[in-house]
Amino acid sequence: MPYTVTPTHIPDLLILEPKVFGDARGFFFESFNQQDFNQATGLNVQFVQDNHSRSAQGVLRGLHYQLQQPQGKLVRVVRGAVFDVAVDIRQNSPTFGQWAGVELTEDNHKQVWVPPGFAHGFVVLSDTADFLYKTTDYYAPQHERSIAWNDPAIGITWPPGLQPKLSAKDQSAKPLAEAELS
Ligand SMILES: Cc1cn([C@H]2C[C@H](O)[C@@H](COP(=O)(O)OP(=O)(O)O[C@H]3O[C@@H](C)C(=O)[C@@H](O)[C@H]3O)O2)c(=O)[nH]c1=O
Repeated sequence: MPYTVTPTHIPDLLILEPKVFGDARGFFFESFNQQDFNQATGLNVQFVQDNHSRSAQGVLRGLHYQLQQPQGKLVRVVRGAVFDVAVDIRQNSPTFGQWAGVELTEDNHKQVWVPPGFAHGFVVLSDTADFLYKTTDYYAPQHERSIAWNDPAIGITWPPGLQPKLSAKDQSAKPLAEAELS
């Protein structure tokens, strides 16, 4: 199986590690293979958009979700390192309000499957980070919402001493208790 899948404590939120072939030239790996992804996850999703963002150290993007057209995301880092976080905001979920975080780096090649219905964000740990992700639905700015990264009710353990650089939108994000969820 070309992907090793590690479940998190939140059902459906998965960490995937592709098989990496290293040799004297460097490395090669299949960063996405639909058939292997389906087999490894038991899912049958179609990705419709690929995104690439670059951010400086301390930039925190999130926690984002779309009210309608919720996006499943397959996320990874190709340059630098980030701490990536997903929060279960599926209203009927037994793990509603819980979060999980994983460090994604250019060297560990880890990917996270963030299912639709989660809020997602990350903070950049390295000088710069290039963050790539596939989404199962299209960007819909009218449905986009942001939850506050530091909502104490969620209680994410961000890297110590973090003073994040946020977009204006993320600075005015609401806590989960005040967020529109449907
Ligand atoms: C996300 C996105 C943004 N944009 C545009 C809108 C805006 O002018 C510019 C920057 O957008 P944002 O500030 O929303 O970008 P950003 O803060 O990077 O938003 C992203 O954050 C991470 C954590 C996610 O999980 C993503 O789903 C997405 O919400 O890019 C698109 O055209 N398509 C897209 O899919």
